[in-house]
Order: sequence, then structure tokens, then C-alpha cells
Amino acid sequence: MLVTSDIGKLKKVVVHRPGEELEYLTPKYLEELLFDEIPWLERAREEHDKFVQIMRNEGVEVLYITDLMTEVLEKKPELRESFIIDHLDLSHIANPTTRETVFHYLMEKDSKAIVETLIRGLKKDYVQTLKKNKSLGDLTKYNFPFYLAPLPSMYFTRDQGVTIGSHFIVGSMFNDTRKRETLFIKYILEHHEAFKGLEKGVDIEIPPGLEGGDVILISENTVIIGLSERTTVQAIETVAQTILVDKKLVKEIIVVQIPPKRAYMHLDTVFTMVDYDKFLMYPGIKDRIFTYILTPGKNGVVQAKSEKSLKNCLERSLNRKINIIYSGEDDPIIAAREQWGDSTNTLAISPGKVLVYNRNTVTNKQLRKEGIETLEFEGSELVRGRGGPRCMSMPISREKI
Ligand SMILES: NC(=[NH2+])NCCC[C@H](N)C(=O)O
Repeated sequence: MLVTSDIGKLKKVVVHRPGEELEYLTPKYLEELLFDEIPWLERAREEHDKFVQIMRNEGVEVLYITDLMTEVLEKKPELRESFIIDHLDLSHIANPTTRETVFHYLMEKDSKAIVETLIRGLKKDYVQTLKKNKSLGDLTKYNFPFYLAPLPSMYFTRDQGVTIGSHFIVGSMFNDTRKRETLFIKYILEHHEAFKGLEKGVDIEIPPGLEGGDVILISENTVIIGLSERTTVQAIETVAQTILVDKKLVKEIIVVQIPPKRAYMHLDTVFTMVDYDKFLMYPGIKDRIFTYILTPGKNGVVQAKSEKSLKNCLERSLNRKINIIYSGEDDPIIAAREQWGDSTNTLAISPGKVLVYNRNTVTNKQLRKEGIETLEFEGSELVRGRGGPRCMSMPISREKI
């Protein structure tokens, strides 16, 4: 198993079908849970099923993260305890009796229900009926209504981890709200045979945050890492030491700094690779990005250098001329509207063939004009979580290009 680029023919991908966690979203907590609107679950699932169907029709093996995690707990029941405790450690339950109650409540469930409950979230009022002695938190009003918050961004599996070559790096989430998401993939990586052949990429703890939406592998030698609202200098420097010097997974890292903004929280919401020599970029950032190159320096330390032009860097790394396609036909209004609908968040399933939401008609047409084949599906509910086809996919195996 190997991933050496963002465009090689996709063989295996991990996804999450949106679940009842979306039904625990309320207007009051949207911002905290990183959503902009409340998706209609039934329709979101239909859209997601279509997304999966398209990939399967293209010969991609699609794995559901909930199935993988359930299988891990079924096969190794001794892991249930630590898996639940890991979640509790990242929750904000301070009261020991409450923690005990939640722990036992979860431990009594079967593997599938444990996985589903941890993703859906756990409401306080239900647990409270199980407790004999009340604690302060049980009585006060206007509380956050969950002991375990729902994980509505779970379907953006991209951010939870990345494969570089034959190594897998578990994401380090920037926001508290998303930290529990990575526990699933951590256990799966260690205990599920679907991940056999992938080694752990980084052995030390990565500071917050390094999210997969910021990592774009353009060739087996070069990875781009977005420095964004979600990915920090500290995390990049930590990972750079491992992947450039200690493990030598790539030869260089191109760091692309984008304005830290909700509308484009990760690099892949404004920039994706669509073919051997073609990239799609949201024009609203073209004059607002900064590029740096990290390479292994002398004495085993990483050295950094500023670069004038991202395009030149890409051409030098790929050793060919490249074309940057500006989305929305480079029109500021169309491009901004379509970027909000994830027009620039394409998922390449082979060089020159990408999955996109059908709503972004101008950008899709433009891609076709540039010779890119677009496989379209509706994402009107899915997009309400601010993510597109690339965000919803975690490739773990692609053919070499
Ligand atoms: N790779 C991506 N662009 N992921 C999109 C993540 C969206 C998610 N609601 C968040 O704000 O975290």
C-alpha cells in the first residue's frame, strides 16, 4: 500500500457516511462545532451514497471508518476499555461519578453501538437519569447539552490523517471539537488489517494542528503543506524533522501560507491538483499566498527558504511546465460563490479525472474545457459542513504515477 501523489489512480479510500451526529447540531452550537448550517441528514446520506457509488464504479475500494472501528473492537474486545477512556480523556467531564456512569453506560454496549454513540455524541439528560447522586453539572441550567459532544465533521475523513508513501500520519486537530475524531483512525491504523503495510509516520506527538486538508502530495519527492487557520508552524516544523530528516519520506516540503479564514480553513479548499501538470486555484488568494521551501540541511536539521512564486516551485519540483486554472473563470464574484460551495475541493481519482459537486457549474465547465473529466454529484446538504469531495475522502492507496 502506497500513496505517492494526489492524482495517481485511487485504489483504496476511507470515508464516513454522515450519521445521527448531524441531528445533534443546533443553531446555538454551530460555530463551536464548525458548521455553518444544519444539513438534512436523510438527503446528506443520499448524496454521500452517490459519492461512494461513483468511486466504486471507478473501481475504488471504499471503506467505512465505522465498519473498520467496529471490526477492531469485535476482534479485540480488550481494546474497548482504552478506546472509551481515550474519548473520556478528551471530553470535559470533571465529575468522577459522571465519568464512571458514562464509562459503564458505554461499556455495556456492543462494538457497533459504542462506535456509533461516540460519533453521535452523548446527551447529558439521558445519563442523568442513570445517576443516583446529582452533581452540580446535573442541576445547573444553560449547559452544553452533551457529555460527549457530537462529531459532525467526522465525514471529512481527509483531515484525520494522511498517507505519505507507505507511512500514515495521524492528524493533529487544531480545534478541541475535532480532536476525538482522530482516535478512530489511530486504533484502526494499529489494529486493522486494512491498514497492513502502512507504517506509523510520526512517532512523537504533533503539536496542534496538522490537518489532512492542508497536505497535498504532488509527487513522491514533494509534499505541499498549507499553513492555514488549522495547520500551525509548530506542527509543520515537528513533522518536517521526521519526514525530511529522520525518516526521509520526501525530499522537500513546500509550505504555502494562506490567509487564516473560515471560508478556506485548509489549503485544499482553495487549491488542488487535478492532473500531472494542472492545478485548480481559487483566484481570491492568488496575491495573498506566501511560499517557503523546507529541505534537509546540514547537521540533520531542516532548513527553510522563502520563495517568490509557487508556480516556479511547482515547475521545478515536477520538472515540467504547469498550468494553474483559476476557478469561477477568474471572476471575483463567481469564484467566491463557488469556492464557498467547494468548487476548488476536487478529488482526483486518476490524472485528469476528478470528483466535484455539480452545483459549481462555471468551474466544472472550465475544468472540462481544460481537458479534465468531471464526475459530478449533488452535495447541497453535504456542503453545509464546508467541505467537498477531497475533504470527504482519506486515500490510503493509489497507483504510482
Ligand atoms: N479538508 C477540508 N477542507 N475539510 C473541511 C472540514 C470542514 C469542517 N466542518 C471543519 O471546519 O473542520
